[in-house]
Amino acid sequence: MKNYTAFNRDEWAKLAPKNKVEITQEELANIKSLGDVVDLTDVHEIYTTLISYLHLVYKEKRSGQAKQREFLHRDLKPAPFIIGISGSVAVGKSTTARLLQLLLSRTYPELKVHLMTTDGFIYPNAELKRKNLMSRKGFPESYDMALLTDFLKDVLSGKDDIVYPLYSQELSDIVPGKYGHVQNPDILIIEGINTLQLPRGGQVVTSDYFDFSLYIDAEENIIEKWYMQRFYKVMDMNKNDPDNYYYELANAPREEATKFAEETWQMINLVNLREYIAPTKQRASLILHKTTGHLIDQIYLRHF
Ligand SMILES: Nc1ncnc2c1ncn2[C@@H]1O[C@H](COP(=O)(O)OP(=O)(O)O)[C@@H](O)[C@H]1O
Ligand SMILES: CC(C)(COP(=O)(O)O)[C@@H](O)C(=O)NCCC(=O)O
Repeated sequence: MKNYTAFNRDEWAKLAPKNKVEITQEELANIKSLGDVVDLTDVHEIYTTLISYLHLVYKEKRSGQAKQREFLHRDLKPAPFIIGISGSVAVGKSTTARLLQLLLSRTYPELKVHLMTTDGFIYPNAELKRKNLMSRKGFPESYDMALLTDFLKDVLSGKDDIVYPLYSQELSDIVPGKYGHVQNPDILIIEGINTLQLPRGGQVVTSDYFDFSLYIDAEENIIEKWYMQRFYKVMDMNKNDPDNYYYELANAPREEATKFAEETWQMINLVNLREYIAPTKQRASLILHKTTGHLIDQIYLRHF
């Protein structure tokens, strides 16, 4: 990894600006995914430096856009700054994304920061069944990548209200008739396992549109534990809802659910991680490496 500069926690924390953003443990409790507590020390030792660096890159882009407008004598609308977040299923992408959104909006209140996930671009289950792709959910072919790249082009072209489909982990499907809206943000954070993937069949690469990208990394066996813990939590939360995807499993003997989740991890998410997600790591602008307890122990910043 010659093109990355490595930092341990202390080295990275030392780069933080003097005036640190204030945030309470309650606010942190609101952004966690499912009852886990995000450590406040991570905010001080990791995220303060990270958002300060992101703001620097953001300002550079804005200044470049202003110079381009001046040179071209064209009043072009400044395109949003796009941050892509990638990494395995259950590595903590959405938790990190929510934390970044909160901290960026708090530190730079003049910035409108929108957060979304690429899960909404997975084909609905009915379509996956038609295509015989139900056991390939999350793999490149299960996403409508053309729709995703068209969506990103719309975002960058400055359209006022752009809709996108929403996915529910509890339904394990696209939510029918429900959409998210992107309305001229300054910064768009987009997280998903496929954000740094290369296209199949000559489509545009989504990361061509990113101004900055993050890959969240951890050892496979640790991610598997996070996956299992989240699985049990989502299942238990839905054990009284007969319409829910997890209902039958939640009310079956525990070993059945465990077997199902372990198989899903081994046969789907781990295979996907090895074949399609981990190979994109070296394309990220920054790699956050986590260890047990979601503790970030290494940061790698790409310098070429
Ligand atoms: N920094 C963190 N501290 C504690 N728990 C976390 C942290 N990041 C993620 N988690 C937990 O790990 C699991 C996976 O995280 P999530 O953000 O849902 O992953 P992803 O979006 O990558 O699938 C969830 O149960 C989440 O609450
Ligand atoms: C929708 C996903 C591909 C994306 O996962 P995420 O990274 O958002 O956790 C994943 O949650 C998924 O459904 N994987 C398929 C196998 C499974 O049910 O875990």
